[in-house]
Formats: sequence, C-alpha cells, structure tokens
Amino acid sequence: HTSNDTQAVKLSGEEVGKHNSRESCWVIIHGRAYDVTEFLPEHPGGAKIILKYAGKDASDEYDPIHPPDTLDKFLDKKFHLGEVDMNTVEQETKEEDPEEQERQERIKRMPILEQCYNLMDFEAVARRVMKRTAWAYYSSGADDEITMRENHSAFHKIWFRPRVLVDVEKVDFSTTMLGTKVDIPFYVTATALGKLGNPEGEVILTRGAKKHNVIQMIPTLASCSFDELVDAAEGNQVQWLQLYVNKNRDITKRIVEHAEKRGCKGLFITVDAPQLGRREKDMRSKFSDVGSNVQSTGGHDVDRSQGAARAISSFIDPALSWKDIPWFQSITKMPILLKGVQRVEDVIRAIEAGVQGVVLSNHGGRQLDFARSGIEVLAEVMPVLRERGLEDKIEIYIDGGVRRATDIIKALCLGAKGVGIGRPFLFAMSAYGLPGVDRAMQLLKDEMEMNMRLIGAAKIEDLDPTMVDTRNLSSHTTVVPTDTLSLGAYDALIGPKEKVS
Ligand SMILES: Cc1cc2c(cc1C)[n+](S(=O)(=O)[O-])c1c(=O)[nH]c(=O)nc-1n2C[C@H](O)[C@H](O)[C@H](O)COP(=O)(O)O
Repeated sequence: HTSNDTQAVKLSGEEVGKHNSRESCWVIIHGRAYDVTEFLPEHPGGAKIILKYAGKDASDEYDPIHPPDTLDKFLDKKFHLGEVDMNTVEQETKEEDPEEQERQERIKRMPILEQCYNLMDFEAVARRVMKRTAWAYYSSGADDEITMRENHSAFHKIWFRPRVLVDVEKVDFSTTMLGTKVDIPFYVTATALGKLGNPEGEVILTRGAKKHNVIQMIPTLASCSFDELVDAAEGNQVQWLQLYVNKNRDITKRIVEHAEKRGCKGLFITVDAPQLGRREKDMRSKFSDVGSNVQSTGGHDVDRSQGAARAISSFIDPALSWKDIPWFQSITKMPILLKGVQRVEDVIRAIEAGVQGVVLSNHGGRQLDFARSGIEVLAEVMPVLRERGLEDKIEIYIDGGVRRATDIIKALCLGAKGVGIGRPFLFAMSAYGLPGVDRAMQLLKDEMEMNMRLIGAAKIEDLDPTMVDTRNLSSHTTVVPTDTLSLGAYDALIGPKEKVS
C-alpha cells in the first residue's frame, strides 16, 4: 500500500471491510489497520470478540481493555497494515439506546462534587452514572458477595477504647511504607481496567496519589501501560508493582526487571488468584464485547461472555507456589510482598521465605467467597507474631472494605503498617475524575485528623491494640440490609404480575 513517493497511500474503509472473516480478519484501531487473522486463536479474550469487529473500527471497545502499547508489543510488525482514510470508514451509528439516554440524564442530574462527604457517597453516585458494564466490573464480588460485604462490616464489629486527656493539639498521621514516607497510612491498591470507568484510566490515580503523597500500586492489568503510569509520576513519587505471575516466566521476568529499572519500590505478587473469581454481576452485564476464554475447557462452544475478568486473566499461572519465591528473589532487588495472604500460618511461611511483607487480603471479595476479611485475619496474625517476637520481621498490610479513617485506625491499632484502598478511588475517578480522587483522599485526611484526636493519639506510634475491642470480630452473623439471596431467590415468591428478569 505504499506508493512510490514517501507518503503511504491510506487504506480505504471499503478495502478493510473486505477482510471481515476468520479466513481474513482486519481491524482498525485509532485510524490504523491490523491483520489479526493469525492472532485470532491466541487472543486471551477468544476469537469471537475480534470477529465482531472484523473489517471495522474497534477502537472504542479496544481501549478500556488494552494498554496503548499492546499491538506494538504483541503483534508482529508485518501485520501492521498502515493508516486508514477514516473519511471512507462508515462509523457505526450508535443508535441511542434508551439505557444510555437515561444514563446521560442521570449524569446531568448528578450531585456536585462538594456534596460527597464520605467515600461511600462516591459509590452511590458512580452506581448511577457509570456504564453498566463498568459498574458491574468494579462493584462485583465473587459468588454471593458475602465476603465483599463482610470486608466492610467486619470493621463495624471493632469498637474503640479511646484515651482521654492526651495532648492532641498537634496530630501527625504520616508514616513510612517499605521505607517511603507517606502523608497517611493508605495506598491506592491495584485494580484492573481503569479505563472502564474513566477514559483517561489509572493516570488519574497516579496524579491523585502524587497530590496527597501516597503510594500507587500499579496493576498488571491496568488499562494504561506501565510506562504511561510511571511517566505520569512526578519527582520522587513512589509506585509499587502488583504482579500476576504469567505461565511464561520469561514474560514475568521482563516485567519485573523493567519495573525495577523504572524505579518501582515494591513488588507485590498476587497469591489469591490462581484463577479469577466468578463475579456474577460482571458476567450478567454480558461483557459480550470482550468475550472471554473461561478456562477454555469446553472448546469453542463454551459461553464466553463471562465478564472482562476471565477474558484478561488466562495467562495467570495457577501452578505458582512457595518454591517460586527464591526465583523472584534472584531476579530483583525490590522488596517482595505477597498480596492475598489469608492465615497466620502463611504469614510465618512468608517470614521464613524471607519476603519483606504481606497484604492480608481477599481481593476485595472477588475471589474466594467466605474468605475472612483482612482485618479479621490481622487480629489473628499479630498476637502470634508478637508471641514469637516476629512482628518486626515483616511489614503487614491489609485491604478490603476500608471506607473510613476509623477503619485505617483500627488496622493500625492491631499492628498493620498501612491499608490498601481500591473501589472508592475507582468510583471517585469514574464519577468525578481527578477532582473526585483528590476529594476522596482529602476526606480521609480530614477524618483521620479528627479521629486520631478523639481516640487520644497524637501520632501513629501512639496507636496500639489496647485501643480496640475486637471480641466480636469473629462472629460472622452479618446483618445484610437487602439480602438479594432471600429477596430474589430463597423465599421470594414470583407474584402473578412479576416480570422474571
Ligand atoms: C475493585 C477491584 C479490585 C481488584 C481488581 C479489580 C477491581 C475492579 N483486580 S482484578 O480485576 O484482577 O480483580 C485486581 C488485580 O488486577 N490485581 C490484584 O492484585 N487485585 C485486584 N483487585 C483487588 C484489589 O487490589 C484489593 O484487594 C481490593 O480492591 C480491596 O478492596 P476494596 O475495593 O474494598 O478497597
């Protein structure tokens, strides 16, 4: 397609449109055509999703799932066909579907940012204004979402034993995490597919983290590329890498070495997701546009519209085990932490394996349902470590359901170094962009200052286990306000007029 002068002749939409089958499949991404015929069987999301856009412009569906450098990294240059004259490409008329019209109406009526007074307010607004598939992906938990609800309600079972008559005129809640000084003991945890909620994606979280001097954990499955996120960091801003270990260890080695070279200050290996959990809201939202190769056990006829998560996670190695830790220690000097540890025995093993820390976490309730909350596991772990004189051998973090500064304070009283926060910043970003993330972080700082004063602690070191009462923590009778199980399943009667959705 290159004429004899230097200016390549652009491909026409008609020309691309002829290649719309499994036998010859071209797609357009951001005004350039790519021959993906040979790639079809290798696509983690299955061939179906690509074939749906064969011969057409697939940019809109492509962006939230694939970092911008994906084609350069994974598609041989000989299949890069060059520029397309987009004037000759008929754009899919997005007939206004009523659901989208209604969503646009809700966006017009959404509350102004100043009306958000706590992190849950962002979730309430995001639920109304986000695209269905994006809301489904961010808000879903595994199976009956019991663990997802338990994560936050577990904090409701811990009560304070505040000190009084302590001079709290000056309150300092700064701390260090893996040696980095941070303003407040939380970090932005790794959550995949940031562009589902906001077209700019995770760079918004990078900017918010910089403004509030907290650390961002960069997800393996970010919509933005790793380098975009590191480039978006300013000055000595610290970032960590969250790693899903690839079956192909050469790829993993390359990712880890590159992250270290780019200055990452911590490697968090996710250990609670040998297979991504079944998130039914995500599946119900029929992520058909992404398809997915659900463990590709049933050949081509398996229903593949099972959510984005499955589509993007077929590379994760379920064989990862303790014997792999020395290999990681041989390929990087970064501190290594295990994200998703859920019992004290594994914390002891982590110390014996010589890793620098663990995150007590159940992946935000998106993996094993009925896994205990991070805060409950923390209450199990710390007394054992203290008893064995091991509490200074490792940094302990928790995540899951942290929505208030009192949740952060409870975790620190029990001995955590800090906490990870996920969904609140996703919802703030999705509803209000960077101003939303900025306000969410500032709200936590305001709450932190007030609650440190009221508990009688002038600095982080003043927080200790005597300031919390955790006797009720392991009772799991959680009040579930509107239990969809009973309302929608167990004892729900289908009335004569009720529409069975
Ligand atoms: C909300 C959310 C969480 C994800 C997440 C995506 C979303 C939308 N994704 S996931 O697609 O694979 O499940 C990741 C991920 O990439 N890697 C990871 O280690 N944790 C992942 N997590 C878990 C996250 O790091 C925290 O453990 C969890 O979000 C903490 O709970 P809260 O959301 O309640 O703060």
